Amino acid sequence: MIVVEGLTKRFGEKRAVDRLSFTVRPGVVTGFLGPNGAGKSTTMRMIVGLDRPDAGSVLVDGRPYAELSAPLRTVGALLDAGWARPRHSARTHLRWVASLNGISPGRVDELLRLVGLGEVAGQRVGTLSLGMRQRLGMAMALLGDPRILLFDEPMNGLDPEGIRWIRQLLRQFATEGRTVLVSSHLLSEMAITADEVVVIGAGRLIASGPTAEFVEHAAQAVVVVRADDTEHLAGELRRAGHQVETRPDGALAVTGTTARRVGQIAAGCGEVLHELRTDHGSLEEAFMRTTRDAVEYRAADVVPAGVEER
Ligand SMILES: Nc1ncnc2c1ncn2[C@@H]1O[C@H](COP(=O)(O)OP(=O)(O)OP(=O)(O)O)[C@@H](O)[C@H]1O
Repeated sequence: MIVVEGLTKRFGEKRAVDRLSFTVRPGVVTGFLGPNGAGKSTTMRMIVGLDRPDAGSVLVDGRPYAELSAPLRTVGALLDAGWARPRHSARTHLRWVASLNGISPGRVDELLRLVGLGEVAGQRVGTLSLGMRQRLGMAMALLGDPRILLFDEPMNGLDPEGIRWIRQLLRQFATEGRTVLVSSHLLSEMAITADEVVVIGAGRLIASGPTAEFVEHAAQAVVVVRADDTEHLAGELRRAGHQVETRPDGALAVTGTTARRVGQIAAGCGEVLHELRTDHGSLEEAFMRTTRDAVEYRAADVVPAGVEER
């Protein structure tokens, strides 16, 4: 269990993390989500004692990180892939960290196989691809067989097979009863991996709880409908006071109502329906709606080449 309470971190004038409180439970995968610069990495660094909070506290399994008697055996973290000493081989690097922490060399070989680096274990870390370094970082985090795992963007640089592998690994850790906190910008991936989410923006908590509840509350449900004469049905729906959009594929998207009501209106005007379903919205949509006001770095709207902005 990780308990974050009133956590605050300033860099100069800037509050990177601002009175943040949340709990990460064991036995589930918790997605840590937020736009660029929201404070996710800073929070994770404070959880493992790499940054000092200006206020507030973090407890891992009931204690501050600094008071853990065997930190590597309690918390494993993959925070960024640039830490390893580039001239050492993956195996030498892991053995070095293992020996400092009283962990057997046998565990290193076991982990190299688990993360799929058995073949390249003798290669210098500096020559490994980003994806391979992520796998090495994963092995580092797992060295002490910890009950609490933190992964900052673990899917970075991984190919589709690697992403699937991470997803299965995270699930396995949660099933084993470990506490798993994982940050990622891959929201479609998080939608299928994270049982719970902690969403932050501009250093502050926006939402926390089961992913499905977050999506249900924050994303807008849309009724999607197709009919023989879509234009006719659209007119009738608008006349009944509903907001209707025509999607590029010709279906109508109706907001602020239920499929039942849309079906009634269609029946009332004699329209034959080909499709009628409720689209409950996605994690991406829920994320966009809730973090809209907390986006620090926003890209300009894309203007197609040759079109001048007025
Ligand atoms: N060492 C530092 N010195 C000054 N400012 C920092 C430092 N580390 C982070 N920040 C600032 O704190 C804010 C939070 O950064 P952080 O890296 O924690 O965000 P993040 O949510 O992990 O972002 P991303 O998704 O882009 O990785 C940002 O505005 C960042 O510029």
